[in-house]
Amino acid sequence: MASLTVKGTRDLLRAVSYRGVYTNGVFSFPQTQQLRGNTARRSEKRYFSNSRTVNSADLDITNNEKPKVLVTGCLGQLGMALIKKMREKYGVENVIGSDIKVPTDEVLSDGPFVPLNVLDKEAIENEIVRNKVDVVVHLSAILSALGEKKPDIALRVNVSGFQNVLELARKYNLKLFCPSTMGAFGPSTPRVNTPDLTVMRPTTIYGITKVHMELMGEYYNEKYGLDFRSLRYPGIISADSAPGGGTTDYAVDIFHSALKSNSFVSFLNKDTSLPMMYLDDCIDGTMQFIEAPNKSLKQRVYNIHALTFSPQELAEGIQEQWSKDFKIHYNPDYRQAIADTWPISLDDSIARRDWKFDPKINTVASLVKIMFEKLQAQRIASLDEPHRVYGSQ
Ligand SMILES: NC(=O)C1=CN([C@@H]2O[C@H](COP(=O)(O)OP(=O)(O)OC[C@H]3O[C@@H](n4cnc5c(N)ncnc54)[C@H](O)[C@@H]3O)[C@@H](O)[C@H]2O)C=CC1
Ligand SMILES: CC(=O)[C@H](N)C(=O)O
Repeated sequence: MASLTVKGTRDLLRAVSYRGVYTNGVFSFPQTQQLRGNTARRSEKRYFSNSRTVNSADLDITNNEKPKVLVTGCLGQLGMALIKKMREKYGVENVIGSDIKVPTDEVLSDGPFVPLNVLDKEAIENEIVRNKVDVVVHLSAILSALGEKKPDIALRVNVSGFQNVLELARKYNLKLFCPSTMGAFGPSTPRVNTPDLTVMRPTTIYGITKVHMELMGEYYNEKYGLDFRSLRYPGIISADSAPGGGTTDYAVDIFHSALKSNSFVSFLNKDTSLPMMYLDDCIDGTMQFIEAPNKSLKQRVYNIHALTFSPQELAEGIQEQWSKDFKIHYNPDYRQAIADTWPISLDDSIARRDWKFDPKINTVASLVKIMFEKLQAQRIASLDEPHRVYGSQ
């Protein structure tokens, strides 16, 4: 391996073309520099001859020392928290973050990062082979609101990007986790206490791509024995990372707005009740699920749920704990039509039974309390900070 000390974004971009791994200020890359075409195929052989035999179905993460994990879309709302938690548990060097976005210097100094566009299958394959990856956590996606604005990109990233990862997980017999969403349900689904198995006819491009993802994962599990796992998340509320283009984003934005101006304009109507979850519960549940022994799982896709509230109920919680003068106004936009097709609550009793899912933040009061504690401690930067990308998609 050769190495290059990376001092700033220019160096990083130069290093990107070498497809190396960045860690602790040094970008390491193979002498051959470009593992494309035939070289990738040779690497595939090396993967099997030099490394331990990996069989995703037998990979017991709980007892297995340290799995090698590749996380796509790691710079998003969930990825930032998930790689932190995984690195604490599996070791910094064993969790490789990747994204199409350019990371901050702080992210780069936290652990290995490789720039990856999930539409570039060869590049993903090279990283899997070179890093001897055991588990892929595929978070790259275009969420519901952005998806309705850019359906062509949502289709490419959520369908073609997922297909690339799925096919590589099959080829190298990896464990694959990819989140689904309550947005995989649609207007003809029973909306209260929506069960795991029910009508799934979503009317957003995001929902359609997620149903595709779930069914393809189940198909690969059935046909090839791939250890595919997925959770249908509700809206995720976080203090330390910003959401990226979803319909539930209001429930994060409202806290920042309360701190800044003691008021908020909601893009959803006051009585639009949706399932939600605090980020830490989502991350803990996800780790628990990824680590659960195969024999405990009765299905590959599970609902998870923590609490339901409407914008009005959340605003009342903020008035009670933050400021009785907090003002909320309602100015619903195109996202209202998306929210109107989604469930009000999810039945996650099977997740609780099979792998003991047990979220801790279950009330608006406890959510509001923890959000303000965190936000005040962290003085989180603006939600609107623009991100640069490495290429087009
Ligand atoms: N945050 C939430 O409330 C929920 C999230 N989910 C799912 O969880 C997963 C992660 O979601 P978030 O972190 O919230 O999303 P996000 O939008 O915050 O992050 C997605 C990441 O994917 C990256 N990305 C986009 N196009 C890419 C490409 N071509 N190649 C590589 N990376 C690309 C983005 O740069 C971004 O960092 C997604 O699959 C999403 O559908 C599901 C339900 C709720
Ligand atoms: C529920 C989700 O999948 C996401 N937060 C979105 O609003 O798109």
